[in-house]
Amino acid sequence: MIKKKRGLGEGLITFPGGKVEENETPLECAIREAEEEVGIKIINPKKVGVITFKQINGNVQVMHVYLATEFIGLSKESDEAIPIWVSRNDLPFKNMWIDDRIWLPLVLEGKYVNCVFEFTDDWKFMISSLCEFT
Ligand SMILES: COc1nc(N)nc2c1ncn2[C@H]1C[C@H](O)[C@@H](COP(=O)(O)OP(=O)(O)OP(=O)(O)O)O1
Repeated sequence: MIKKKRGLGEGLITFPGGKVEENETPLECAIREAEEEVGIKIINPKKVGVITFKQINGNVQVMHVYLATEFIGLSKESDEAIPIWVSRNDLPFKNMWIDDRIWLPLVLEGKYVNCVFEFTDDWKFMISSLCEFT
């Protein structure tokens, strides 16, 4: 995981990630962001879900979630993130995005998740959640 140093979610413990660039697939983006933010090359990331975030103002963002269990390199701090190792049995949910406590345990159980979370415009409160998984 990472402690995010700037931007949306600054100070939260979250995962390497970011916006898909032009002519880039979500998979390529996941690989690039892990390298940029913590300096590791993830191997064979597997898609484990799609999460839609909606805000009251109508803004909609889709997050593609990938899980990698192997990587090359040593994780290191960047301008954007401090890498941290956590135990999957003791996840720091209090310092994570609130939606993580709904979908992350499912992903760690091996499920594919498809969720929709609605937030206030300032991202401070989650108003509704709907999660399907297989
Ligand atoms: C709103 O709730 C969120 N929940 C969760 N679990 N994760 C979120 C939420 N909002 C954003 N994220 C994730 C998605 C990405 O992995 C990161 C980064 O998001 P974002 O693209 O907004 O942040 P930037 O650091 O500005 O991205 P760039 O690297 O493209 O600049 O957080």
